[in-house]
This record gives sequence, C-alpha cells and structure tokens, in this order.
Amino acid sequence: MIDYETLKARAFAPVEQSYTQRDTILYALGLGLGGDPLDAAHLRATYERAEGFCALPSMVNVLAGPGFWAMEPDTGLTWQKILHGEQSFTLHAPLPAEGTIVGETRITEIIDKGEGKGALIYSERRMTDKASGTLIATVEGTSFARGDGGFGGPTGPVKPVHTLPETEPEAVFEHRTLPGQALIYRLSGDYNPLHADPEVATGAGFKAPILHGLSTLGVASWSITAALADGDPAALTHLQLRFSSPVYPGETIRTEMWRDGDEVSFRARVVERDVVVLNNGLARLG
Ligand SMILES: C/C=C/C(=O)SCCNC(=O)CCNC(=O)[C@H](O)C(C)(C)COP(=O)(O)OP(=O)(O)OC[C@H]1O[C@@H](n2cnc3c(N)ncnc32)[C@H](O)[C@@H]1OP(=O)(O)O
Repeated sequence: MIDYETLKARAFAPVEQSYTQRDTILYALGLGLGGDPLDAAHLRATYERAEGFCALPSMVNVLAGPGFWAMEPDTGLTWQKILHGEQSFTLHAPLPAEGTIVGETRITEIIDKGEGKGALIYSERRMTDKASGTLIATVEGTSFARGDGGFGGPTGPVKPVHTLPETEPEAVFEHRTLPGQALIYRLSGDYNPLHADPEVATGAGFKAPILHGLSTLGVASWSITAALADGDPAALTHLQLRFSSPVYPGETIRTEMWRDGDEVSFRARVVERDVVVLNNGLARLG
C-alpha cells in the first residue's frame, strides 16, 4: 500500500554517470538502429566515425536516473504491475556524445485513480553536465502503478495530454524493431525483468516480455528526425507522449506525423497488429 507522504518525499541521491561513445552507440543499438547498416541515418547513431555522429537526444531518458527504484522493498508498490504511462523530455543544450551527467530526481505528485484502477506517480529529473555545470535536460515520467490504486491520495489534477489533429497524417515512417531489442536496450540501464523474463511477463498479464516503453519512444524520436529533419537526430529538442499499448520486440513501429512549423504532433502504431502504442505525441524541432 502506498503511504502518500512517505512516497512523495522519497529522497533520491544525485546520480553521477560517466558515459562513453560506446554507451552512446549501445543506446542507439537498443532502438534497433544498425538494422540497416548501409543507411547513413542508422550509421550516424551507431558508428563513431560516421559523418554527423552524435548522441541521440532521447538518450537523456536513460542517463543519471535512479534505475527501476520501484523494486526496492520499502516503496509500498506492486512493482510487477507498474507500466510506463507517460514521458517527456526537453533538451536545454545538446547532449554530448560522451561525458559525465549528474541527475537529480524527485517525485512531483502521486495521483489516486481508485481501487482496482491504479496510481499515477509523476517524477522529474534535472540533468546537468558535470564539467560545465550546464543544464542539459529535464525529463519527466509517469508510472502507471496498476496494483496500487485506492490509497486515499489526491485524485487530480492529472497532466494535460496533447490532442492530435483528426486529419490523415502528413508523414509516416516505419522502423522494424529487432526480436532481441529489449535484451539490448536493458543494457542502457533499465533492468526490469518484465522486459527479459518470460515468467515475470506472463505473471504481469503479457504473452511474452514487452519492449521498454522508452525504447519505443526512442524509435519514434529518431523516426521523426529521419522523416522531417533531414536525418539530423540532434534537431529534436522536446518530446512528450503517452504510452497507450505495449510493443513486443520484433514488431514494426509506424510513426504518424503532422507538422506545424517547429512542432510535430505524432502517434505510433504497431503495423502487424494495427494497434496505437504511442499517443498524444508532441515533438519540437530546432
Ligand atoms: C515499469 C514498466 C516499464 C515499461 O516500459 S512498460 C512498457 C511501456 N508502457 C506500456 O506499454 C503501457 C501502455 N499503456 C497501457 O497499457 C494502458 O494505457 C494503461 C494500462 C496504462 C491504462 O489503460 P487503461 O486502464 O485501460 O486506461 P483507460 O481505461 O483508457 O483510462 C483510465 C484512466 O487512466 C488514464 N490513462 C490511460 N492511459 C494512461 C497513460 N498511459 N498514462 C497516464 N494516464 C493514463 C485515462 O486518462 C483515464 O483517466 P480518467 O479515469 O481520469 O478518465
């Protein structure tokens, strides 16, 4: 059972993470990039000598975080039933391809959706470049704790969601994920067994381990810049979305986009099952 005051005040020590170009490339491989090794856009993220090689902006989501802290025994959370509900990130400065980042995490609110429905845990991480002191990024996430509703906490306000146009998408981009993608992606720091252990996955109600939501988010982030920013991944400065359904590794993700100046509304669907997996997306270029 969640104790509202205790969980909201949970202290997270600052996390200092040094990473190299090898980590930057491993992150990109965990999005299924490199699956087309003759494609310049794939190489730009996976080969350090390629022209325009850089860290993908969405990598801020895996750096200097507290890990899957819900598994720690004193949280009161049913960690096996937690799903990633929403995520956003904003780049205040480009993410270096290697360096040392300090992340400071806090829980900003916990919303009670009711018994049998769940709880929303909102968190925020501010990420600073250690060498220069520059604020690099702000990352916000929502955990949907399906087993922990009815704890007597506030029932709102919830974060507003971005509304997509009702017209047909103006651009689409397809990316085939790898069957072993979750096993690669987890090496960037999210070791939740839900993404690797078949027994844990079936226990949580899935037919097999599901892909990390943040890997799907990385695919959509990269796809937007591949389709609308001449393949320059660093053009992406903000992205927010809601995870609407799980993805199984090996499925094809089609990102559907509407552009309005620097802003791109988007959603993504799994082609094989025709299911929307990312919804209410908003990205900013430049
Ligand atoms: C630790 C795990 C890491 C991972 O990476 S997991 C993989 C990535 N995440 C996912 O695959 C999650 C995909 N999303 C889902 O499966 C579902 O989506 C949810 C289980 C999260 C919710 O589904 P349902 O309970 O059927 O939602 P509803 O009946 O459509 O709405 C109930 C209330 O919940 C709000 N809500 C729905 N989806 C989300 C979301 N993704 N994040 C935050 N809130 C959400 C709605 O608005 C509504 O609220 P109101 O009752 O006030 O009208």
